Order: sequence, then C-alpha cells, then structure tokens
Amino acid sequence: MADIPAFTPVHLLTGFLGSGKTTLLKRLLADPALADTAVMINEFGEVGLDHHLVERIDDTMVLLQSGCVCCTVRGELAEALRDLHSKRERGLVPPFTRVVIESTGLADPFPVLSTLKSDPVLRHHFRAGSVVTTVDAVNGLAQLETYVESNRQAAIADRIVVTKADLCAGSAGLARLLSRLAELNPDAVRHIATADGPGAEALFGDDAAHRAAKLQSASGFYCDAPAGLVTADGTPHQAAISSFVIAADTPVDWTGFGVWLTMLLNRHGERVLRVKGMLDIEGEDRPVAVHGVQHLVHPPVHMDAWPAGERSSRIVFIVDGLDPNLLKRSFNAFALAGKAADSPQPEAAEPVRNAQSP
Ligand SMILES: Nc1nc2c(ncn2[C@@H]2O[C@H](COP(=O)(O)OP(=O)(O)OP(=O)(O)O)[C@@H](O)[C@H]2O)c(=O)[nH]1
Repeated sequence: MADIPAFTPVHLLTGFLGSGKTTLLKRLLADPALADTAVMINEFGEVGLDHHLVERIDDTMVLLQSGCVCCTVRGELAEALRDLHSKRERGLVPPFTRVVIESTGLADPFPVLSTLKSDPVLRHHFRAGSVVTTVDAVNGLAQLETYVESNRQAAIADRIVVTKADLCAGSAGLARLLSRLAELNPDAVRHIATADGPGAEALFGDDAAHRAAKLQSASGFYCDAPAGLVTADGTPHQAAISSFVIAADTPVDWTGFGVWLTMLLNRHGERVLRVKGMLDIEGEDRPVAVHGVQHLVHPPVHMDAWPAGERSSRIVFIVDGLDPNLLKRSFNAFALAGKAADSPQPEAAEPVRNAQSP
C-alpha cells in the first residue's frame, strides 16, 4: 500500500449532465491503481442514484446529497473531507491516498477547488489534483454553446474525455466538437473514451504544477459562483433548470414506459437535460437502469440487485423549463396504465394540455 501523501490530492471528475462521469468512474475504480481512493459523489436532484450505479459502497464512499457541490453543499463537502481525514488518522477507514469527487453535471469546478484552499483545516491536508471533464460527443457541442456550466467545465479541465464517440465515429459533428474543445482549452489533454481507456494514470497522474499554474491564471473568478450563473434570487445555475423525481411503488409496464419516454424525448428532448432511473418492471426481479440525455436514449441495463429496502421505481429528471406535473400525469397514464403512483393531487396540478402526449 502506498504512503499517505502530506497533501492528499483531490481530483474532480466533472462534465455536463449525462456525459458519462459515473460510467468512467466505475471503470476507473475497477483498476487496482485506484484501490487507495476515497470517492465522493454529488448529484443534482432530490434522489441520488449514481452511488448505486457505481456499485461500491464502503466507508470511503461518501454521498453528498441534496444540492450541488459548487454552491449549496460546499459546506457539506468540506465537512465530509474533514471527516474522512479524521477517520483516516484514527484508522477508522482504509488509508486512502487520493480523493475523487464526482460532481453534479451542473457544477462549476472553481468553487469546488477553492473550498480546498479556503478551509483552514483542509488546506493543510489536501490539495487540488486533476480536473477531468467528460464531454458527450453526441450532445456536447450544443451543450457548450447553450449552457455556461458546460463551457466552464471544459475550460478548466486538465484532461477532457470525449465520451460516446462510438455513437458518432467519423462524423463531422465529432470533428467540430474536438476543434471547439481545442479552441476553448488548448492546454487540456484530450482523450476519446473507449471500453478500456483512458486509464487511471493518464487521468489522475500527478500534475500539481500544471494545476497551480492554471488556478493562478483563472484567479479572477476562482472564488465563488461566477456572476453569470447566479440568478436574481441568488440561486446558482440557470433559473429554468430544475429537478424532480417521479416515484412509483406499482411495477412499471415496460412497453408503456418505452412509448412514453420515446415520445417525451422526441417532443421535448432539447429541454430534458437528463433523465435517469431505476425501474421496477412488471415480471422482472432485478432493477433496470435507464438513461436519457436530451434526444438520446441509452440501452437499458439490468442491475445485479435492488439496494437494501429500495424496491420501487424512481426516475430523476433535470429539465430546462418543463412542467413536472405534466410529465407525472403522462407517466402515470402510460407506464402505470393509470394506476396512480405519486401523481399530483388534482388541485396542485397544472391543467393538462395534452394527456396523451408527453
Ligand atoms: N455508447 C456510449 N454510451 C456511454 C458512454 N459513456 C456513457 N454512456 C452512457 O451514457 C449514459 C449516461 O452515463 P452516466 O455515466 O450515467 O453519465 P453521468 O455524467 O454520470 O450522468 P449525471 O451524473 O446524471 O450527470 C449511460 O447510459 C451510459 O451507459 C460511451 O462512451 N459510449
């Protein structure tokens, strides 16, 4: 086992919604080179699913919930790191030699890194490591142009991993994305994700000098959520982006669900920034994970088992200006064949403009 460094590097794995952070993290954590790693996962939304998808639950896996690590849960991040450090000192957790934080898809990397420097305890024990940013080859170009969060994540990266190139290999769109990324952040090393690369060393190898230089040059907007991201009521992130969950205790009809999701993404794909869920399908023992990113639906995956005591369907949505009540009602009509789950009370619901078409 490696010696504990005087300053434990904290690597940040970021990237826009659905760009493949959890997929990459899960693959990297299987590499023995990352055995001494504490992992923190932060999700935007009321219900966290990623820690189940990574399939590693132990004392060095921390879930930072109920807010975004760059703004509302910065305090929680600092506290969790202090707690991990203290437990390591007392031998209560394995002696990790690095930390990887998987941020939300909307996180701004600057405030996360500044937490390490500004906290009086953390700055004596931790240092900023690499910022690794995943960029989705299918949706990335449009996201870079539309969402400031995506732009900042790519601009601060030490390493950029272009994911889903297998879905659009050789296309003009992929070439345009690569040249846009080179323009936005010429210093970053760019990788194309494959089933077995890039590896842990390529992404989290030591780069303290590079990082220090980069932070220096970015110091003008290093400390807090940049002005462009803060809305009039002080809420970070663009005002129309919101998250909600559709939950159901009744098993879901797979065909109805498929029709519903396809129609939804066909019609409103631009505004469905992310949909991900763990479904209890009629006639299936194991949970099925489903993922969609804008117009793209990924193949469903059977998970090994239900997390303890959690057999029910949960679908997390992150949307840009869509009415949750409309989606909940149409989900109920299609996927549950009208058997009400947590559909809204009639008085709380918006008028349903078109119940048959999500
Ligand atoms: N074909 C293909 N699919 C990928 C690739 N990387 C990720 N995916 C799929 O993209 C979907 C979203 O991946 P995640 O790893 O959950 O993305 P994420 O960035 O963690 O998502 P959020 O945490 O919700 O922002 C999943 O269905 C993955 O299987 C890739 O390189 N190729």
